[in-house]
Amino acid sequence: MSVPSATPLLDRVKIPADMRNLSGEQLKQLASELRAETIHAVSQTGGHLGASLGVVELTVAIHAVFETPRDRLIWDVGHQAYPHKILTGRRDRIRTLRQGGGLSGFTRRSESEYDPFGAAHSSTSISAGLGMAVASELRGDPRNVVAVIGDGAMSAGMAYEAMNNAGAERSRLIVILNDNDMSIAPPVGAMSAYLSKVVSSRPFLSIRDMMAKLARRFPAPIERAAKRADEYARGLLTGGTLFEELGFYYVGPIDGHDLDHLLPILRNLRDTELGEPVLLHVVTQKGKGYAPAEASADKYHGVVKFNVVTGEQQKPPPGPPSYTKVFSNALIAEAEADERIVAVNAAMPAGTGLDAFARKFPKRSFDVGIAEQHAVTFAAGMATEGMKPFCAIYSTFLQRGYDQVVHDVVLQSLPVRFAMDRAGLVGADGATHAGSFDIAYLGCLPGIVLMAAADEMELMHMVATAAAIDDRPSAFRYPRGEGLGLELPKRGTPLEIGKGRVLREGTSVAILSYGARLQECLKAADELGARGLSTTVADARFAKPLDTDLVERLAREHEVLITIEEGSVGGFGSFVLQHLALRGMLDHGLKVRPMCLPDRFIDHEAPKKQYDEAGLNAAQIVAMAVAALGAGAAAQPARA
Ligand SMILES: Cc1ncc(C[n+]2csc(CCOP(=O)(O)OP(=O)(O)O)c2C)c(N)n1
Ligand SMILES: CC(=O)[C@@H](O)[C@H](O)COP(=O)(O)O
Ligand SMILES: [Mg+2]
Repeated sequence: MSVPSATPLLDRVKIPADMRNLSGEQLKQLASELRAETIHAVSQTGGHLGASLGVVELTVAIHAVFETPRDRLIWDVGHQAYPHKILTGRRDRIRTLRQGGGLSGFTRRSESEYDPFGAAHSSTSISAGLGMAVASELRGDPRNVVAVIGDGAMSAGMAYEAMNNAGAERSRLIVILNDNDMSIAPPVGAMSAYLSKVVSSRPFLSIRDMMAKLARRFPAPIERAAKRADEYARGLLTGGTLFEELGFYYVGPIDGHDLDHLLPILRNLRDTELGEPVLLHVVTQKGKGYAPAEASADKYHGVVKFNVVTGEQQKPPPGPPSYTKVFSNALIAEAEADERIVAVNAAMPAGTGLDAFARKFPKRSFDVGIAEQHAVTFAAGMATEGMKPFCAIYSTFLQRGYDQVVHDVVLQSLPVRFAMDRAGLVGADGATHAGSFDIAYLGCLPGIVLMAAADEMELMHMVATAAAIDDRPSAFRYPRGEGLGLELPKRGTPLEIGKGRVLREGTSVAILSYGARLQECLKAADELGARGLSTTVADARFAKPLDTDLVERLAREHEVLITIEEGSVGGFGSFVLQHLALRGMLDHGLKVRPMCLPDRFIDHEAPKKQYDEAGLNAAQIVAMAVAALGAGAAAQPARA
């Protein structure tokens, strides 16, 4: 006898159209089943559970009321879109989430017609939604556009740029503010305080509805007056004034888990021509409906596989300290010795390791919210007053503050130190989070010092080096994950600026590594040596200023020079090639092979497999060297 399904209603919903004839009670049941399925799936895959649990009812309500995919639904960041994926034809693949060849952990255009916009970097949904709304009006094909944005994502400047424009465009756009009073950590900033005030006020749908009815029945002049009265009434009682002043019709705050409220309000918004964009403020709970998540400080924002019954995560046995931990400890050691050292992060205190710094130096640590542009220029401002700011922002998120790096920091030669964690490929978060471009996007800037740590000892020295650089900006990059397990001093030793180091001397092949591929280079050198191909291995340490003496020596003394980096085209290898070319050292037969990430995006996968795909592991270094040496070398037997 077959076991009855635990999700009988969800089993009937392949796509949202299948749920649009369900009753309110059935939709509540569907939400309950969807939550259970989300918990069960993520227990097997790991991922961003908390945010997804917070929007289960909202996801059901939006897809029940709006004609998705014709009506557009955009999820800001997209980390909360697992229920959305389950309801939109991807339930059968949800257990491939964030794995090689499987579903992305964020929304993605190429994955589904129900994902009209890719996300992962936050605060883009209102801009994209406005673009879609305006385009559909221009094409004479108006449709509903719904952008769901979190309170954390609402702390980024881009969200205000978009709302400011949307208010002016007066397009048909529905922004749903998913306010769970959480970012990754508890939220920071005045916007968070503002929303808390708003949420604590009395929801007053009845008063506002009465005003709206009054407004609709009066002739225009009076209607406008009534409308203004309505806006002020709402502003007084709920604080929606900020959004009203930006040109939005503010509705809320309402309970984002109550389908009895969500469904009629969304239907009203769908059916009412307000002549202005709408901001629906819903209050939700991150981790809702799963006790271990609700009880956790981070609401299970990002989890590994876990036991559904106990919530216990299946974390791997503790290995060597992570690069993040080493950075944090190194910065604390520097800050103990120099009170001018301050630390800035953008809503990523734990991810950057600055939570430990903040516990030690609460007055010298600044979490500015999801506001990388502001973080950079805020740090620049502090540098002008003699502070020594370390701006800890993942390589990929620093892209958000690039002009601030160029215009506010480097052009003024201000001594801001950039600690770029998650350099290179990052595994399950995939292409949106890879730290692929910082060597290229910073390496073209005059005067900045650029470093890449080959291991955790090097990282400590680079923190010390950056701390000592007071006359210009500096940046150092390091990968996601654990170090090698090296014995570490309490504090690093400043390096000689612009000088690399040679780890092995050879005569035929030179491998010049920049960053954490060094271990693969040493393995490759062993293999090449076993084939009778004497190999030098050097660690450049600096991409700027380049150790030109070292580069020229390697070029002079070897037949093949390989450079390797965990970065895109246009990075370290380019700087070496440019120098050698200008010195005429490419004119006499030197074979140079710059190994870097391929000129395409690399999808989510285990990091080792990502680097296999990128062609940057030991075997591929060996193959590159042998191919460059030509037929003679290839004849050598591989090591038994
Ligand atoms: C530009 C950018 N900076 C940082 C992050 C890292 N990040 C991912 S989710 C998140 C918190 C988002 O908070 P919120 O919008 O409130 O969503 P919730 O997780 O609460 O649902 C952060 C900071 C990011 N995705 N994009
Ligand atoms: C959704 C988001 O952008 C962050 O949660 C990110 O996934 C964190 O990455 P790490 O896990 O590398 O800290
Ligand atoms: Mg939030």
